[in-house]
Amino acid sequence: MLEIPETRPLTLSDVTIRLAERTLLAVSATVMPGEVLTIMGPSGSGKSALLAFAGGFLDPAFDASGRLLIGKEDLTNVAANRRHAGILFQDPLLFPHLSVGGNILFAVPPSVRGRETRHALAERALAEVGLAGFFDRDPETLSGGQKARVALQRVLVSAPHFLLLDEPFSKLDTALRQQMRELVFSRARAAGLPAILVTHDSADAEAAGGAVIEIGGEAKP
Ligand SMILES: Nc1ncnc2c1ncn2[C@@H]1O[C@H](COP(=O)(O)OP(=O)(O)OP(=O)(O)O)[C@@H](O)[C@H]1O
Repeated sequence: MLEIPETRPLTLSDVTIRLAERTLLAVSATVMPGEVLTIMGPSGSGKSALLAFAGGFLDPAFDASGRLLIGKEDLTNVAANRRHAGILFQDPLLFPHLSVGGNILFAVPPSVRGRETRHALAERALAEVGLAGFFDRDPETLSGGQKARVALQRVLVSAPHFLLLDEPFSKLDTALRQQMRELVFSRARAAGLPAILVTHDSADAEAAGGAVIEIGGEAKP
């Protein structure tokens, strides 16, 4: 198993996001380690903006207030690259100029020392998701499901403190979608990572098993 050191709750405290004077959303929630908070709502309601706020890369066109905490640590004004957020988008966004293994190695923290140790960690990460032997492959030669698994492992080897999932299953077909949901949520649970999931699909929310916030609506237990 990969070493994931942090297991602290993630808190959105009175987070309000506005665009051109209009309030898009206002959210307060605490996500416990291993839990998934699902955010649903119509297109344009600000779901991706909320994840961008949490990741520290909200476009300056938006006006945000409120706080983001991991445990007691206030991340609100911490730079994106120091938040230890693990982010998955719709697209796996693998680096095309690196091999599959190179994509994983890229994310292994510098604190993991030694070429062989780093290499072994990347090999193990691939094997964990059924991709043993894929290290030297060009990412372009992988299927959509294989790319999605590489993207997940690239996030997990980076030892994130929390996960931000922006419709990560929406480009997969039904069977793969089911598999990836199980994989992502079980890995998040095993690692004790709090996660925020944005989706349009209520089956994703059901599989996530945690609280659901409908933007503009009430939180459901
Ligand atoms: N950089 C930007 N500058 C100005 N407006 C933006 C910018 N990015 C997004 N918007 C607008 O902000 C609103 C919220 O966008 P956001 O992408 O967060 O919505 P969403 O709920 O994630 O939508 P979808 O479900 O379609 O992905 C939308 O009206 C969008 O057009």
